[in-house]
Amino acid sequence: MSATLLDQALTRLDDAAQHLKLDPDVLEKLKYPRETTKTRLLIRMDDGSRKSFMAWRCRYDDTRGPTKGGIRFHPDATVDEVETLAFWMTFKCAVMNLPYGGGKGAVQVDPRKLSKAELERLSRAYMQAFSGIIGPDRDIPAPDVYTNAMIMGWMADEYASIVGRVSPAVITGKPIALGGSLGRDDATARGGFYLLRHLENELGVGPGSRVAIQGFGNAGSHMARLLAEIGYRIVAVSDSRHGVHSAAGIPFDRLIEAKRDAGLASLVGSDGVGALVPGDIVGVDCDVLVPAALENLIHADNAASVKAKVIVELANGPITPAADDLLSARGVTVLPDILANAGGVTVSYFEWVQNRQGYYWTVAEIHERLKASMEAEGRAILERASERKITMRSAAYVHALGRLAEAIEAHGTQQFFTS
Ligand SMILES: NC(=O)c1ccc[n+]([C@@H]2O[C@H](COP(=O)([O-])OP(=O)(O)OC[C@H]3O[C@@H](n4cnc5c(N)ncnc54)[C@H](O)[C@@H]3O)[C@@H](O)[C@H]2O)c1
Repeated sequence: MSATLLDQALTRLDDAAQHLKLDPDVLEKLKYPRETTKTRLLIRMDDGSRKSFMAWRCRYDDTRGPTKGGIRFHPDATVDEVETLAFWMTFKCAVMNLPYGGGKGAVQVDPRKLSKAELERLSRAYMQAFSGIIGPDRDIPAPDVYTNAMIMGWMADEYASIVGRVSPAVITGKPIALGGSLGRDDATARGGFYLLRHLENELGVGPGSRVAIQGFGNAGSHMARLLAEIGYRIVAVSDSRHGVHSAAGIPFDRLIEAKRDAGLASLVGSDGVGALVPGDIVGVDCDVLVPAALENLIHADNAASVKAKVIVELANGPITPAADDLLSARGVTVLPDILANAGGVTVSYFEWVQNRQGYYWTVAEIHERLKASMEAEGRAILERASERKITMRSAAYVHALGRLAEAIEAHGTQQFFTS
């Protein structure tokens, strides 16, 4: 039987554990999800029929605080994927020293096939089904693939009617008018952007460097904008349907217009833009590769084709452990997901704090706090990696595991109870 996604993810935990002196309790606690709830959401479709969709919510570990993690709407969502994403969230929150554990949710659905009213009913049904698990001090969802601010707003509204009071801190990534935070929309990309900029000297990249981006949704399109604004050249972009490339670079405005109107493929043929099979983005000639779509983009069979010297993982889990080894042997630096895309959860944390204090920060304050956190944690991880001669990914896991272990051990260790 082939290894599950969670088995693969847990190899990172084993790897990190070798670098720390841990009580056995720590691994016993972290190698299984604490609870995963599964249900079928039954909603009324516009044609009068009823249709059901499989849905999950996983709370992986809550030692460091309430669980936190997005909700994904995707036709290929599985329980294995949800539990793995929740495991990654546990480590991501610890990397950033946020007072949260890790969680994640999903509905197995292609939201592009639903009407707007069906999408609203499905989103509200999700909150009805999981409102006993979710809560501002228990489990706090956010957007992920194919979910957005409006969906978070519907879910917050449903939660408010279930508990009988307005409770904006139950969910983050909401519209600004409903208690969302300024700066949450581009926070995932912005966090990766601040990290990359901070480490440019060490990584040997900077304005003028060529960038290829897989996925042109929230994370990917904002990253393209931020990098293009300071002079990086966007030489290739793909989404689930199409890919485009141009050695001279494609202006961001043209990319975003094409994505919104006629699709990325409408750019092909003008100004030296060529078509690209979406999967071929891995081997595009570039300096920085930014996976910003789904898991397992780079695996043992295509890792050798990577030409980039730096990979910024805005997506969760885009590189398999086997590919990681091949890339590191070739000297490719990977800024790992649990650090590089942690800007999203960090600004989600700011949103939760603002909701609870009822006092809202300016966008400049949000950016400043995010930048400070990304730079401090990124620098600490880079130093740990060079001290121990390990990859940035291993260093990030060691960094997070140290914090998780401290919290787990604070309840007493085997040695404490037997001495
Ligand atoms: N939104 C956040 O705050 C956030 C935070 C941390 C991590 N992430 C991660 O970033 C990644 C993208 O999330 P998002 O929020 O930008 O989602 P999104 O729904 O806004 O965008 C997803 C994009 O991926 C593209 N895509 C899907 N399948 C593809 C394929 N096979 N090849 C190429 N492109 C494909 C879609 O066309 C779309 O452009 C996910 O891994 C998600 O877990 C998101």
